[in-house]
Amino acid sequence: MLDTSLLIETEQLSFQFGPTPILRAVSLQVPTGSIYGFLGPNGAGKSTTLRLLLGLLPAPAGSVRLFGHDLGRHREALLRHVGALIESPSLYEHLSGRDNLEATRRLRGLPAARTATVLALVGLTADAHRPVRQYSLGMRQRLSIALALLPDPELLILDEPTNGLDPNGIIELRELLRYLQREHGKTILVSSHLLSEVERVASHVGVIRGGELLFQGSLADLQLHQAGQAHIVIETQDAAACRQLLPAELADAHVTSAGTLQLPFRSPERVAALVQQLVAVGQPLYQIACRQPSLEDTFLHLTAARA
Ligand SMILES: Nc1ncnc2c1ncn2[C@@H]1O[C@H](COP(=O)(O)OP(=O)(O)OP(=O)(O)O)[C@@H](O)[C@H]1O
Repeated sequence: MLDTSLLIETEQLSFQFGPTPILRAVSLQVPTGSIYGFLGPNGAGKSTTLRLLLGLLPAPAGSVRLFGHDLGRHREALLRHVGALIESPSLYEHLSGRDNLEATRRLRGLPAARTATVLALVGLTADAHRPVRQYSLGMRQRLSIALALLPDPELLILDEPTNGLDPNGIIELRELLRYLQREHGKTILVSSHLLSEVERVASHVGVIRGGELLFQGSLADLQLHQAGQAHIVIETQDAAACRQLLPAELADAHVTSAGTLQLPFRSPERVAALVQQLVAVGQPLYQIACRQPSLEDTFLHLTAARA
């Protein structure tokens, strides 16, 4: 069934380079209007997936739908609505930022006004006259995004756009993506190997490792997944003795050191009951804490799970 709320939808996308499987049945779902963070360690298959979405690799097994239509059948028409930054585009170093854009704009027969529009969008108007060789890496990235924005695409696909940027450049890029989504209604698929780079800007995330999609959902879903991993840590005198005295209550507890027990957090009521029971059997409680893994921990846990 056609789901128009999804701007990108792949079904069981598989791909191999020669005999080596690179992607295994990846079913990506990128909602219209989202910023989708596509996360995974180096070699996970992110670039390969993005290339397949752009028809840059031979037809894979499985299907790719963009804007609800099959990419294989309507490639040219669909890609007119997509702007992509897959590898750093070759910029003409001796030309100004504006002239770099003009060269591409003319080649593609786009309206003259687009150049000034995209320069303003990426915040390069004031530097438009300077030769690109004087640009910082962050400015080059923004110019590259301006090139991708020239045809006013509804979908932007950016492969690791923060690579090599300094913290300031990363913040600028994040703000640009947010602005493009909020004010211009773009859907943005952005890949990264660092959760921290996308978690503040993404509404949705997909986590890939070894060519398999391990998690996909809204950032809120990931946070929920994270909440499910909270645990409590109890510092006492003799952890093993506690387990023996309360075998049912501490059935899912691990003795992590002579005086430490760790168990999954279920509810505040359970914590309160446990405290009472430990005291009732005469065990001293030195400390009790609830530990919530960070989103980064959750991401690392996910991506390390099948190492
Ligand atoms: N042209 C190719 N021929 C053979 N294997 C390839 C080719 N391109 C990529 N691969 C392999 O495919 C796997 C996935 O690579 P891909 O570039 O998609 O990963 P990635 O998640 O984008 O990682 P990175 O962040 O390092 O680019 C890797 O094991 C890589 O070695």
